[in-house]
Amino acid sequence: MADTLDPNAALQSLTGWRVADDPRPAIARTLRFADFNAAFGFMARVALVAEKMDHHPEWSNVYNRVEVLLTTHDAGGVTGKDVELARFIDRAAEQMGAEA
Ligand SMILES: C[C@H](O)[C@H](O)[C@H]1CNC2=NC(N)=NC(=O)C2=N1
Repeated sequence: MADTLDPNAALQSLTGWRVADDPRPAIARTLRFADFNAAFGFMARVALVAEKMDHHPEWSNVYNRVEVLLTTHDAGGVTGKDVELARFIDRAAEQMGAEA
């Protein structure tokens, strides 16, 4: 099983992420897009990569806003897989024109 990271330590290598307001160790990011189409396009891109990684975000969408929470269920905390997925999410968000 993967080693867990202190969520605050994981944040050191990421921008725009915060420690999630959640009882579990987790990191979170709020993303805003131009409209629903851009938000859903972003989610579709991330979904394909998440499925390939076998590592899935917990997320919700309201119109142009996407709330993302990352944690590794199997490890009970934040792991390198969350950081890896967060990095992909950041790239995809930028490409889909998310606000910073
Ligand atoms: C059986 C399957 O590989 C596991 O349940 C995977 C699926 N996706 C997952 N996603 C996340 N975020 N954490 C996990 O531990 C996890 N485990």
